[in-house]
Amino acid sequence: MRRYFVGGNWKCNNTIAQTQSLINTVINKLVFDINKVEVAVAPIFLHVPWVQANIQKNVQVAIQNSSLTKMGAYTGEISVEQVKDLGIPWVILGHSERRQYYGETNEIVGKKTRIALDYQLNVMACVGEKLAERESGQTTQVIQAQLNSIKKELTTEQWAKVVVAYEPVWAIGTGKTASPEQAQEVHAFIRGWLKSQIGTQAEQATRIIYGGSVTEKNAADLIKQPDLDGFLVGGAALKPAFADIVAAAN
Ligand SMILES: O=C(COP(=O)(O)O)NO
Repeated sequence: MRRYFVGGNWKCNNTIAQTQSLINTVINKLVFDINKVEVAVAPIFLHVPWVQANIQKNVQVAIQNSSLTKMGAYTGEISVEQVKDLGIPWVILGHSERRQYYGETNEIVGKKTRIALDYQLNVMACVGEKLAERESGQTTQVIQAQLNSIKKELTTEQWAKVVVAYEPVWAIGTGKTASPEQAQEVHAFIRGWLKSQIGTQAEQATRIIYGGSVTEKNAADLIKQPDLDGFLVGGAALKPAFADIVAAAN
């Protein structure tokens, strides 16, 4: 039985006071069984040390993306050694906003995923199609290409530290959540891809989580889907509603 996984992607939100309030009034009040569900939240880089020092120990800290370069003359970047040095266990990679606004290609996402795993980080690897790709029937081809770019870089064993996040771009921040059936269809495709491309162990053990306008109102129906193992939550992760979403997976 796969343990559920609920991630909170705080994106580029919050002043330090808002982060402190969110941690103190929502995150540190979460009660869940760590044997049933794993929870990680991803503040902006600047807030990570404060969050690490003040968050309840049942909730893990993730970073959002970053270039994960080596240390050195890379002005403005953050290196994977520095992430490791702070003991941060998770990184979100391949998010559609990085692909859309910062030109992150499938190949870049694949290479970043390998770098993160080579340094024993755990990776939430995001995949998902745009509305036009869905409407033209290209959803599975798009997802397959995104997954293949990661496969190219990883050993079979490294998949044990990967959570796949299916985030249809048309559902992110729009309020247009995929229906449970739509989500299950793509999750089942990803599960089948894991079986045929990586192997039975990855098929059975890899968590495939859904992201895209998850709220306290739709989480319970989504989590009932057999190949849906949790969520990667954006807007609702910044609100008390996050507690209800975690509860749906607990
Ligand atoms: O981008 C998202 C989802 O964002 P929303 O929940 O706001 O749609 N997760 O990484």
